[in-house]
Amino acid sequence: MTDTHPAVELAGLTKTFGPVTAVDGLDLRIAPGEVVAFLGPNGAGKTTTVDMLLGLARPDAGTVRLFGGTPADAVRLGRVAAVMQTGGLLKDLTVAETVRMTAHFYGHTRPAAEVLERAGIADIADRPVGKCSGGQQQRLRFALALLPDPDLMVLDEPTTGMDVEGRRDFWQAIRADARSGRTVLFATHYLDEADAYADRIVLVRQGRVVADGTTAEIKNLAAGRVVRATLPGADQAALAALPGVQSVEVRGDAVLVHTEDSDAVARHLLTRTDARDLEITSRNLEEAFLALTTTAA
Ligand SMILES: Nc1ncnc2c1ncn2[C@@H]1O[C@H](COP(=O)(O)OP(=O)(O)OP(=O)(O)O)[C@@H](O)[C@H]1O
Repeated sequence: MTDTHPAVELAGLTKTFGPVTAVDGLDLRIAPGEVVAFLGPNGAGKTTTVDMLLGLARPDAGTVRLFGGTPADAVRLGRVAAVMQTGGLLKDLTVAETVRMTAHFYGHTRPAAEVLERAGIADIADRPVGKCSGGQQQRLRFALALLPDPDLMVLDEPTTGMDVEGRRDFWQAIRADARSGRTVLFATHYLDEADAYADRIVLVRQGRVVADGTTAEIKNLAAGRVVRATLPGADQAALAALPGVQSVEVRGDAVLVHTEDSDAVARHLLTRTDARDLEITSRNLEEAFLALTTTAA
């Protein structure tokens, strides 16, 4: 089916739980075929957003559109499927039996052998689920989600609790499958997963999108340097006006200047102010993530 609609369109999405605003006017558009990481710290609102996107929770305000229709339509038509963190597997069935049994619930599915192959678990088809590792069980959940051949696959922190090897194998299966053109949205708080497996990273904090770009663009946010100096009473406005300066932070007597031109900042501090103890460090992706997702951002 050709689509003129975005795969996902969230507009002004809002959800509160008592005094907590879990999702706060969130807007997001995902084109068909994109592999998008929804990245944020604990409590950022990722799961609440995913629940609304799948029609499992009702927004207090705003709208969810999947391929131009409601989440309920998309689920009914088998256009969206999800892999959640836990639940739903019977330990005594084998991997293949689980797939065949689940296929009965759908009217029409891809063949069991094909989804096992795509999920990278064809070789353990006869293994009882209870004997499978956490990573293998997640790949089984992925296989089940592939049965209706969905256009959009949604994964909510699917590798929580897995070891490094399990995570790698799991993502290899997802990534290989995504090459067939499926749209993938995955929530994670692992920066390295977002970096390695997504084309685009949407950073969320306190229920809002705080950065959105290709992984290269998000990495560029981290490309600058931090110039740190001891300078009581620093003139923040003067520093902020220097070329290349992204932000200026004051911590006690110290001033931290995030900049693309550390030479200009260093020159200014040393020639025009009483700054001392000057330090220049590179920002890495981890720092950019923290800068964008902590309240100081
Ligand atoms: N059913 C609920 N009742 C009350 N508060 C809730 C409920 N669900 C979520 N919250 C709160 O809403 C906020 C967002 O939670 P959410 O689970 O969506 O975040 P998250 O980004 O998925 O976090 P994590 O990475 O820890 O799973 C948190 O402050 C959480 O405590």
